[in-house]
Amino acid sequence: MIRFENVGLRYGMGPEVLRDVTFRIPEGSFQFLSGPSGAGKTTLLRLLFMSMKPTRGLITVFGKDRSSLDRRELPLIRRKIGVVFQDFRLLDHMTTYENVALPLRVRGREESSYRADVVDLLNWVGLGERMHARPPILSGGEKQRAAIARALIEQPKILLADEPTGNVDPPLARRLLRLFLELNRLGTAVVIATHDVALMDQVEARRMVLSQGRLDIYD
Ligand SMILES: Nc1ncnc2c1ncn2[C@@H]1O[C@H](COP(=O)(O)OP(=O)(O)OP(=O)(O)O)[C@@H](O)[C@H]1O
Repeated sequence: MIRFENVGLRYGMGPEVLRDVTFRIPEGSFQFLSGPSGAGKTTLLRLLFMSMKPTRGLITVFGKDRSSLDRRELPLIRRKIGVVFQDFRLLDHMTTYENVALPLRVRGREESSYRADVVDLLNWVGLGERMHARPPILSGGEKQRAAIARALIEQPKILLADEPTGNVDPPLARRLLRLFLELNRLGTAVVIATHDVALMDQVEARRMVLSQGRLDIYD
C-alpha cells in the first residue's frame, strides 16, 4: 500500500534526519513507530502523509510514485490517509460534531447525507454525550478521541497517529489502544508513533524503530 525505498530526508542544509529508510506498510497491517525523541518519527509521518518530499529515495503511495503526483492528485490520495496530529488541530469555535464533520462539509456534502455517520462515529469513540461541546472544554483524552474521529470520518485506508497516548493516563491509553485495534480489525492499516514502551508491550505488533535516522523493523 505504501512503500519507501532508500528514503533520505534533510531539512534545509542540515544533516540527514532519515537515512536509507526502506519499509512497506501492507494493507490492513498494524505497527508501532518508535525511537527516542528526535529520532525522526514525526518526520517519517510527514513523509507518509506527503506533506514533505524526500530528499532522496522512492516513495510509492497506493501504487503511485510520490514524486510524480501533481497538486490535483495529492488531495485525492490524502483522503485515503487519516492523521491524528500531536496537537489535535481541532477548531475551537466549532462543536465536536462540527469538527468531525468538517472534512465532509468542505467537500460540499449535504449534512443530511452524513449526520448519522458522524453521530455513529462519535458514539464509537465514546463522545456521543459530548458532541455539542467545543474543544476548549473537552479533556485531553476527549480531544484526542475527537481528533481520532475526525481522522476516520472519510474511512481512510490507513490511520497515522503521532503520540496518541502522550497526554493521557494509562487507563485511557489502554482504551485508545483498544480503539485502534478494533479499527484495525475492521480493515484499516494503523501506524502509531510512540515512545510509550508500556503501550507497545500490550500487543504483539510489528515495531518500526528509528535510531539516529535509521530504521529497524521487528516483525
Ligand atoms: N522543520 C524542521 N526544521 C529543521 N529540523 C527539524 C524540523 N523538524 C524536525 N527537525 C529535526 O529533525 C530531527 C527529527 O525530528 P522529529 O520531530 O521527526 O523527531 P521525533 O522522533 O518525532 O521526536 P519527538 O519524539 O521528540 O517528537 C530532530 O533533530 C529535529 O530537530
